[in-house]
Amino acid sequence: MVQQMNEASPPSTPGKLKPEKPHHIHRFRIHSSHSRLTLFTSLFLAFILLIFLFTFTSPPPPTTAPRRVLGDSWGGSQWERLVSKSARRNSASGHTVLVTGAAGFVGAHVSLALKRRGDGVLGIDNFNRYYDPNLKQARKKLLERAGVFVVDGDINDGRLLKKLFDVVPFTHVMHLAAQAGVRYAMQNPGSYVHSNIAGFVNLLEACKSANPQPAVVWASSSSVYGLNSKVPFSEKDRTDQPASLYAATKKAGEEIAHSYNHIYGLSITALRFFTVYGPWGRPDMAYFFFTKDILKGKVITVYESPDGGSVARDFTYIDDVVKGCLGALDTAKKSTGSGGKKKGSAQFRVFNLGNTAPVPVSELVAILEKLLKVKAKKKILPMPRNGDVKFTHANISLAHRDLGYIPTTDLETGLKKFVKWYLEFYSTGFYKKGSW
Ligand SMILES: O=C(O)[C@H]1O[C@H](OP(=O)(O)OP(=O)(O)OC[C@H]2O[C@@H](n3ccc(=O)[nH]c3=O)[C@H](O)[C@@H]2O)[C@H](O)[C@@H](O)[C@H]1O
Repeated sequence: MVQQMNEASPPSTPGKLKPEKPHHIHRFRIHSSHSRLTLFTSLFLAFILLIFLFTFTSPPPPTTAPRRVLGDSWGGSQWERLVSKSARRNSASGHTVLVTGAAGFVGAHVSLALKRRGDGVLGIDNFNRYYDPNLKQARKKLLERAGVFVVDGDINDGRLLKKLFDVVPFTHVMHLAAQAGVRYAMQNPGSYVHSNIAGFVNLLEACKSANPQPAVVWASSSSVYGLNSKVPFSEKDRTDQPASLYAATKKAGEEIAHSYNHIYGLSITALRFFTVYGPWGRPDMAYFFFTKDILKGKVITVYESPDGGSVARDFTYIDDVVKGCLGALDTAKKSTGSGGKKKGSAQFRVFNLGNTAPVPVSELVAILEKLLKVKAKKKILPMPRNGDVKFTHANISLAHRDLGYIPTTDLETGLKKFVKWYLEFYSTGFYKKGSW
């Protein structure tokens, strides 16, 4: 999958090295013990050189593990100035928000929306290679232009988080950094544990120790409903039957969040996102790679349920989700603890953020064909047992009541905006020229 995401990178150019001619070997003679010693020394040095080159020039593996071992890319007075400036709010009533995963899809949109209305925003992102890092860099550029600085770092780096909380008294943390994707969990389970569990705990540790403690709003997932068949999915429904490791780590996150709320008085709100899509989206999601493959004339695989019925999703447009995120931040009550000690009970909430209008995947493909004016080459296959669920459908009455959440974008309208962005970003050379 990662290779597929990185198709934009230029291919390597093999064939430039000429093979050595075998007759060189026959001409080579060892005449003395001195020359034998020289030969062994040279071979040993060449071996060390090869190990050095291999260690420091091979690309990092497709994982969310921290990439830096030789030193930190953060710190220093200039860096602290950038951090403080980015986190400075422009309105007296605004929040001061740390957005994790700020160079990600939802993270970039939420950061821009907060900045636009005058909140102070600081981003953090580890720029991992799960999908095309150039897209993340492009989002970062967009944020920089809006005045949002994105720290290049991992939420597993406790020293970095402590430093950020020392420099800025964040009132809120919008935690969107995660290892996403339902099916990739079978290929790289460790990356889900690293980001969604270890990273989350590390972040909550930093939040509980911070003074003041921030209120935390974070991205859970519709996937926690797993095999739940009662529709629409309500926050009260059972979530103890995850169908993927991704879902299990998000569910674990909800339980972990509860324990930090209970022990330390952290105010925590989980938002269960339902298949969020839109401009600047994630290339690992079906609507995104269907668009790419349809345009290339490649066959797309459309899943149907094992009984031959359609698979459907409550596709939710990014602008609607952003409004839900801002609503959650604005209604979050303060944490009650300080110095790592709870002073009283704190707010703990869970909300669905869906569109509450599921659409079959076959319909998604039909809309894309219409917008792209290209007939898709489809292969219909039964849904593999790799973590997918047949159907998602959000009951959003709680989010409507408490956050004022009302989704307003239907799938066709949202995909139209996505396709417009996609064509501008990739087809017109916008992406290739790096003009972002
Ligand atoms: O709501 C969530 O919590 C999750 O939403 C998203 O997961 P999903 O809803 O599974 O989205 P996505 O992969 O786009 O597949 C969409 C549909 O296309 C079908 N699908 C998929 C691939 C394929 O080749 N063919 C196909 O038919 C497939 O069967 C499915 O019905 C996020 O990726 C995830 O990170 C998480 O946030």
